Amino acid sequence: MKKNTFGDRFTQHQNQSGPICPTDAFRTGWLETYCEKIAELKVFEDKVPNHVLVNEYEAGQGIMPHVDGSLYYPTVTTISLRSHTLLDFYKPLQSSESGDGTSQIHSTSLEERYMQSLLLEPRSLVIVRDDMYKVYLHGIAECKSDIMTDKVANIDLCETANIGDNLKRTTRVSLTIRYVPKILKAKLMFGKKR
Ligand SMILES: O=C(O)CCC(=O)C(=O)O
Ligand SMILES: [Fe+2]
Repeated sequence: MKKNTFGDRFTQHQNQSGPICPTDAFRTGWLETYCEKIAELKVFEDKVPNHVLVNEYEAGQGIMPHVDGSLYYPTVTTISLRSHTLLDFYKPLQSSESGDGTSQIHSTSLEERYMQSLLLEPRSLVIVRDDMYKVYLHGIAECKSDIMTDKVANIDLCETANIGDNLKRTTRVSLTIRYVPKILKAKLMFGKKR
């Protein structure tokens, strides 16, 4: 999977292995337009997003379940382009206090921690916020097709799929668009790993 980050009004490039999103999209203001459209939804209160992560996935590629970390405003918006994908959500590992005051992490398999998925259709925008963003893990399985089940929480809202369909993945480009408070942006620019 290729990653590219655009911050500071999209001029700062990180983790680059060559731009995977035509820089013209940035020069011509295409991306800025979409950031402004997202800002109009007031998902970042009165803020306009200032940070874009571009990921490109070949069919069969995914991303391990993870949380994005506290560097970002607790809302993330993602535009999916070209292919659909399934974004899977998982419960975090549970821990409990033992008698001696130490905490114990209960190991459970990812399969047991799986909750539900969202179908991200091509040209769609998804907004993930609050606990779904801060508490639960998200990931994309490494597979080339996805069978639609009742675990796909938004299936009734999707125009391109019904339960029982087997959707073949092709190359997908995702634009993860967020607002990063200024004070935290400096940390990102110095290459702090997320
Ligand atoms: O590509 C996506 O939709 C998710 C990407 C993601 O979770 C990340 O880069 O942290
Ligand atoms: Fe993520």
